[in-house]
Amino acid sequence: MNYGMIFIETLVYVVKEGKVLLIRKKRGLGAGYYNGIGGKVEDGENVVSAAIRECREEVGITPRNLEWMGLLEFWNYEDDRVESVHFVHVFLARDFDGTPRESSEAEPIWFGIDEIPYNNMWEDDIMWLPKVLSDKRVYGRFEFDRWRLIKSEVYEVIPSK
Ligand SMILES: Nc1[nH]c(=O)nc2c1ncn2[C@H]1C[C@H](O)[C@@H](COP(=O)(O)OP(=O)(O)OP(=O)(O)O)O1
Repeated sequence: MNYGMIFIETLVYVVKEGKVLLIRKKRGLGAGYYNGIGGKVEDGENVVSAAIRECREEVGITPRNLEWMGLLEFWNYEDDRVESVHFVHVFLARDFDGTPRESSEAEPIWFGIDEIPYNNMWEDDIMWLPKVLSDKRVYGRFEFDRWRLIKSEVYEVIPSK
């Protein structure tokens, strides 16, 4: 396994007035799915600045006070070989500046917390996103075979005193 297969990524869920802002991704991995806002951390960036940059690029908003809500690992296999590994830092934002707008990458849509379209999202989301949206921190590890979910583990992270 070499460095080229390992990606550090971000996902931001903006929650306001009982609704969550999702994007319908227009291109790349997961195109057509609804997801949080995010992408890859670039060289010279830290995870929080990458999360903020992705919100600006994808939907034109700047989140305030990102709360770190957990870490997800996505291991994708092809014929028993690791194709890529994604370490994804998940954040909640309860406020933001700007007005969500569509971009070439994403269409922003607000959903009621009880109306999240899990059937049109990554298969793992239903296993951890409800916990995050009820303010629990999570660690999850998921294995995929050609991006079809084959194994999952999800834990709630209890803060140490
Ligand atoms: N199984 C999964 N469940 C989930 O909820 N989000 C996933 C996921 N697998 C990947 N993602 C998210 C994490 C991250 O925010 C995003 C990465 O997508 P991309 O590789 O398209 O990143 P970028 O938008 O940075 O693409 P580039 O513009 O090519 O850099 O997809």
